[in-house]
Amino acid sequence: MKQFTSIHDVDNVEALIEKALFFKQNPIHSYLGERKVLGMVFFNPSLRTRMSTQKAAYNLGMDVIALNAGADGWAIETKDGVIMDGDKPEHINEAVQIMSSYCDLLAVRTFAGLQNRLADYSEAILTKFIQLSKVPVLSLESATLHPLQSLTDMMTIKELGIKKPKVVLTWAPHPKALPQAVPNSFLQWVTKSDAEVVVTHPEGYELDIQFSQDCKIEYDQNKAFEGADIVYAKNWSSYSAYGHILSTDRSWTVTKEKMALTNNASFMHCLPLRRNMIATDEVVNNSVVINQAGNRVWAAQAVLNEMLNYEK
Ligand SMILES: CCC[C@H](NC(=O)CCC(=O)O)C(=O)O
Ligand SMILES: NC(=O)OP(=O)(O)O
Repeated sequence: MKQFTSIHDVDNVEALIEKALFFKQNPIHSYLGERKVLGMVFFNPSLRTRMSTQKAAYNLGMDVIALNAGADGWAIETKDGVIMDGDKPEHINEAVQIMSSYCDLLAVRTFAGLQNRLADYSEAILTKFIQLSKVPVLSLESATLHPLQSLTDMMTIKELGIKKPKVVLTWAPHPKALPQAVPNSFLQWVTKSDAEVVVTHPEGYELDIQFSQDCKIEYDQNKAFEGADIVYAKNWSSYSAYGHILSTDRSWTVTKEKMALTNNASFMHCLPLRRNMIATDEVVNNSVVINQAGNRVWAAQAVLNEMLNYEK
């Protein structure tokens, strides 16, 4: 696997999920990564992605160098042709070439700016990393996708062992404008499985058709929840009114009463989760989100293993 930025970089999704499940049972399986360095660059905060990917690298014998651009690392100018007289001393052209000369694999988190849909959906910054890096690139969530989270989600769904599950992706209210990366990515992966997929959200929150084309859109959340085996909640800002919050309607918060409409569904969320906005305490406390977050290590380990094998 030369790069891991979306499902399209994966030759065999089922095999990758099985590999992640294998590593969960056999964490220290090989030192394939011995004497290799994983570089991780964060343009945005993280808890799970940073710690789980670092743990996964250690399980494979790798060393890790992590950098928070603009915090412990210089702020990085990502636009070309600008006069750099502002608050960004480092240009991405030098930064990526140099970082990739220090590392064997380069991972980057670069969220959507939510200002310019064309720039975000062209994945301008991730593309620059791929073009400039001398080593394979791994996405830690880009402007439009979060592949490590989606592989984790599919592994977690596999563990639930439900044949042809009804999976509902539900929008939920949030005080900030959030990217569409997690829902886009979840739909990209889950619609390739045997699941029946329904996405439910208020009008105006339709996701890019390239991700939602293979699922049913239901504007009535209660109707969507009927008979669901899995409820995956997430907030996202509007794609059509790009980056805008069109609703903070708390009637979309997932409650025990809504979960009672389902077929005893498992509640999933990528975290971090705004309690009593996305879902009530009771729903979160009786969910699978901790196992789901724990699976991030094994998903990352399966991907790093594939990328190191490619390198060999
Ligand atoms: C894995 C999720 C990362 C990110 N989440 C947030 O930015 C949440 C921030 C907040 O709740 O203030 C997102 O929605 O893409
Ligand atoms: N789910 C996820 O990616 O969490 P972090 O933003 O904490 O890495």
